[in-house]
Amino acid sequence: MNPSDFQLRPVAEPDLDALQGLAAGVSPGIGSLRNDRQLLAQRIERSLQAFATADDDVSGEESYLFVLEQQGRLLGCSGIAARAGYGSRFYSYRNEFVVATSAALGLTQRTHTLHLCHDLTGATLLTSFYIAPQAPLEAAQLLSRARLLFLQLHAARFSDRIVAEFPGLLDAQGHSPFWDAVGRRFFDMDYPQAEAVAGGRSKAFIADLMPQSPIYVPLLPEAAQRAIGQLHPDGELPFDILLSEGFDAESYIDIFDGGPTAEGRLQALRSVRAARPVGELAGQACIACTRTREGFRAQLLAPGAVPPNPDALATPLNLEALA
Ligand SMILES: NC(=[NH2+])NCCC[C@H](N)C(=O)O
Repeated sequence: MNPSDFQLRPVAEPDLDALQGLAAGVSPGIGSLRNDRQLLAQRIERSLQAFATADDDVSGEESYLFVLEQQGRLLGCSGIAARAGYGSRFYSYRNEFVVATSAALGLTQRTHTLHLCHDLTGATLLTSFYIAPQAPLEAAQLLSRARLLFLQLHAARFSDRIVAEFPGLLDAQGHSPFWDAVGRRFFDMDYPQAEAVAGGRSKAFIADLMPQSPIYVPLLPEAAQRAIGQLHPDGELPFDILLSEGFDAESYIDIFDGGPTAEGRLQALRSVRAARPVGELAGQACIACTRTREGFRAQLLAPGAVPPNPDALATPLNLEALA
């Protein structure tokens, strides 16, 4: 593998066929990339608009989509939504622990509860991560982390709070134990159907139909309890990349499938803290990107490689190697 073969850039109109090819590889109910040609064409359109919008004109509605290519072949994509739940609300369950004490019995009970909340509304959302299974790990790093450099370079357009939702555990039949115990009681539909209705976007029907009072976790069936905060195997790679950046996944879960939601502060992320002008990182493998917005490009540089663009911003590929 030649690291410089991998290039990340904003999605463009001619990518539609290849993008649909990628979306066909995504298991149903996983992630925010859907195999729907019309939706994908709209996403490309929205992304072109987002990259073209001047700093003074951003609203928070912008949704950016990047693609990773290897010598002209599309290998993956990843996205950023400037503000989660733009124009409406963004829903999550927040983990809270209620402590009850009985002096008479000498007992203290700590009970896990889930609270429907809008805490993450307005945060910047990392979306649509998908990479072909045969792609090397470094390519996945480039695909996920170049977004963080983009956020850093154009920070005024984004929130300082960065969030990503990950798919929850499904059983062998594709049923979500968490959905079956919670959402299904109120929506009266199967998990895949609910996903299709939600279309990966906030919908008022969530507020209309979900129960507003906290859920006491011990009252849920065992399988649903076990699924809380559990990751679907398809989410492992992108989840691990964000956790090593310093994202935290303790506080929030997905309201449908109970999957973990990761959150972090941009300035505290390791790639961001380690970012330098490319010249200062010449001795090590790194992820380097242009400072431009519309013509954004990012790539991997081998140790000692001559950066094609001396003005690039770079971050070490292997954060463990950081002094
Ligand atoms: N797996 C899912 N689609 N869950 C629904 C996510 C909803 C999202 N947090 C929102 O409020 O828009």
